[in-house]
Amino acid sequence: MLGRGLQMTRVICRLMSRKLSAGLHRNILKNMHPSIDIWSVRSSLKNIRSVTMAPWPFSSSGPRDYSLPNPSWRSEMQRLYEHYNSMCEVETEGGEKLKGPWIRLASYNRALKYAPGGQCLSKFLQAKARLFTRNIEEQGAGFEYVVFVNKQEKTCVCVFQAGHLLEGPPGLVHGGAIATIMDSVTGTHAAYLSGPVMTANLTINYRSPIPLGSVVLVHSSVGEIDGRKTLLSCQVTSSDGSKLHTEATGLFISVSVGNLLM
Ligand SMILES: CCCCCCCC/C=C\CCCCCCCC(=O)SCCNC(=O)CCNC(=O)[C@H](O)C(C)(C)COP(=O)(O)OP(=O)(O)OC[C@H]1O[C@@H](n2cnc3c(N)ncnc32)[C@H](O)[C@@H]1OP(=O)(O)O
Repeated sequence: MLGRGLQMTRVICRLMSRKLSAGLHRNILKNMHPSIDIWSVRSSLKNIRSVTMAPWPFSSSGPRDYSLPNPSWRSEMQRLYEHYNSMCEVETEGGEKLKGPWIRLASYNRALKYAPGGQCLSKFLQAKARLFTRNIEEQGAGFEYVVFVNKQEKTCVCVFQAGHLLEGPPGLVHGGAIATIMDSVTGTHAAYLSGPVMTANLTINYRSPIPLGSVVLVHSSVGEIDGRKTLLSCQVTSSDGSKLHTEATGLFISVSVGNLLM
């Protein structure tokens, strides 16, 4: 039994490092023997240092996309969403529709499963797990946000509405919730730029409190990309950009797919 498990492990590792399509990964998992030793799969995957993946390959179909508008969104959230969304597609004078400078990213939970290799990962990570910012089922109660990236300018912006469950000081957003959204936005931006990453360092300065229920912008931009290190800076501002709430720098280290399973 164990021998067959190890043999399967080797097959999976070989196929993943050859960057086979997601469809094939699905077939491998479907045919996997029930007695396969998950831990040996994990430790073998950890040793794959050379899996290369397109940084952010999205599918247009799949489970619920949590970054789309819902009735809990305030008019300011909806307005900013439409502002950036309108720049995801531009129309030429001849009426032809072309890709614009911005790209709206579907929510993580949806994206991971549809990334190359994600079919494999989803078996381990996604059965019950979900990015925790997307775990509050009641719309508007927690983190309502949508992330856009600008490929040319290597910037990223998130429109964020903080719900009542994120309260810290009375009527204000908890500092940990602010750290969470900054980590998620910069982490997403780093992953978009550099592939799978882990946060190594996040240094935050809280400059002015964020009123609970308000809509703010989270901006992320590239400081430096040096080998495995992606350094980003991040600011949370009021929706009109006039007030700085929080600023941070984040260091993200590129990791192999195996590290994500640890
Ligand atoms: C098939 C799948 C496709 C996936 C597609 C993805 C889609 C979705 C993507 C994204 C959405 C994400 C949205 C959420 C984001 C949230 C992210 C988090 O919250 S992550 C959890 C919190 N972070 C941890 O738990 C890390 C714990 N730490 C570690 O695991 C390690 O320390 C790690 C990986 C960070 C580095 O370990 P090492 O062994 O790999 O590398 P070493 O050799 O230590 O460091 C490499 C270089 O980085 C520097 N470095 C490392 N840590 C540093 C630090 N804290 N400060 C400064 N420099 C540091 C080192 O000095 C070294 O630099 P020199 O190459 O020598 O120049």
